[in-house]
Amino acid sequence: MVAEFTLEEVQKHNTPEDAWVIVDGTIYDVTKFAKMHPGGRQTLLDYAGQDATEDFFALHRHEVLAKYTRLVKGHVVGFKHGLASATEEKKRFSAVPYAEPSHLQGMNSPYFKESHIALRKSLREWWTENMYENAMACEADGSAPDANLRLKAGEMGIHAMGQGPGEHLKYAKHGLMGGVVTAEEFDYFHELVVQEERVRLMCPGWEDGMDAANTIGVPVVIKYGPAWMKDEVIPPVFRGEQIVCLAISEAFAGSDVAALRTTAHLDASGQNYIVNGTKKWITGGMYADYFVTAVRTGGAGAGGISMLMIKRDETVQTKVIKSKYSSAAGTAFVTFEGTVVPKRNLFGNENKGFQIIMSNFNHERWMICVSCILRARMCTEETFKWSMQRKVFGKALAEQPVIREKLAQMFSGIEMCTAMLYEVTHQMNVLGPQSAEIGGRIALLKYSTTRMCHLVADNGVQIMGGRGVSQGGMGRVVEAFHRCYKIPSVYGGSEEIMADLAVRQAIKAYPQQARL
Ligand code: HEM
Repeated sequence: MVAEFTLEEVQKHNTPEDAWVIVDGTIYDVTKFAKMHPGGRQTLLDYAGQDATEDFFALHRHEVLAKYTRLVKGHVVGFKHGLASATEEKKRFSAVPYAEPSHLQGMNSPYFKESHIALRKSLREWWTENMYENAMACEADGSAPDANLRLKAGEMGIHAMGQGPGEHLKYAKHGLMGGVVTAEEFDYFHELVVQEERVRLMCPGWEDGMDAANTIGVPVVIKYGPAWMKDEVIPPVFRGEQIVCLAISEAFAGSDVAALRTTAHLDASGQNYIVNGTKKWITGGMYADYFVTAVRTGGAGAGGISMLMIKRDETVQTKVIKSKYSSAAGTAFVTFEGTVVPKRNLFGNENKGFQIIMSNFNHERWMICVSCILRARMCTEETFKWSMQRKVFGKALAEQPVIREKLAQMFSGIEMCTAMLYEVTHQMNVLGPQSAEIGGRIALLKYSTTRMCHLVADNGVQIMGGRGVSQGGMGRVVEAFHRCYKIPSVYGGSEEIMADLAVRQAIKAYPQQARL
């Protein structure tokens, strides 16, 4: 039973030797804590014996309260709390306008059925309960995500669902989120939900380190791997025991994939390839057991490229690349020195790897868009909340027309990209993700998404002010988004390449007879 005190009783604890403060109806004894208070001892003691709710929320995220439950003395008699605990709040669908897509805020959608919403609900609860603490800790210090959590995610079928619909879901032995959705009904909107809920903690480095490598590496195994490889590699990956990364870019070749230099030549027996070369910016490469690697087996250009499955051994070295986001991502520089790879590890035919790389890109780019739009939505929600609660010149920021215009740009940006994303996802359900017809549309989606993220991140920081550029505290989400939003505009095909690809495809499909 929690103790209850009247306001008059609290007011008596108003000295440095005996200081209580009220926040949202809960009474905190801050006598000992005051000297450790990051905002200063006197700042806190100035509120001894008083209700500090309004000023507290102007300066702290409400998560702070969850960390300091040890200071709780009791509650104010008859007070109705305005806030759920920070953890409970994270599990719920937000009622803040535009913080969720419209179908989660009472509007109709032709795309989402009950199973999509039930899946989202269970994933949101699961990630919050299991992953939040590890994500926050690793994101801050750059350490590897807890491998046990990857196993736990495996038990829920999360790694399998991250590969979208298909036969491979049979490898998820314990079902999908304990049976919330069946393999038969699982479609690309279910996968969209999985990819969105995966990145809601706004710990981009940790999120990539936890599962992004598999999400882009395993599709090649599913689509082009021989039967033995599927049976050997997919089950441990889906259980969360092993990681497959995608190793394409090099210091010598980024968007110009055809320029890559890593070589693979058959040895004298004709049974093994010998691989030599380097790969750069390989997501999750630090943790990978397998590298789905683009190699040069033939002459110059796109026609000389093959794809090989390379198992890590002592001839494969990985070194962490420090980038804008946390090293928890495990982004690696990879070196192959005389690595022996059995010929049966070849995907498809020799010198036909370029087509595999290109067809794999559709799904990867779509997935990048899903996570970017979701993060932009979170940045917008945070900025909107701040605009409503932060008072400057005697009124809330949102009362300033200039701020409202920036918010309008953010709302419309995320809604436009979401609408485009849903249209593309619907086409993926109908035509399949690899279909050439939607390649141009996915490229346009990626181009629009990363441009929109630029606008949202910029407006978010302008509105959050100093907090938008300080790590941790009130601006945590906006700062993390602003620090990392640029990365996806480079990987998976740069903005310029996306724009060019989309227009070239449109030109290709242009009817010869069309005239003004
Ligand atoms: C239960 C009571 C309180 C606790 C547990 C607490 C805890 C904290 C913590 C952990 C921080 C670090 C920044 C963050 O994580 O957000 C902080 C910062 C701060 N706190 Fe408190 N605080 C309390 C009450 C207050 C009150 C009543 C005030 C006065 C209005 C206050 C003023 C500040 C200020 C000015 C900062 C620095 C904010 C910044 O750098 O932007 N705190 N507090």
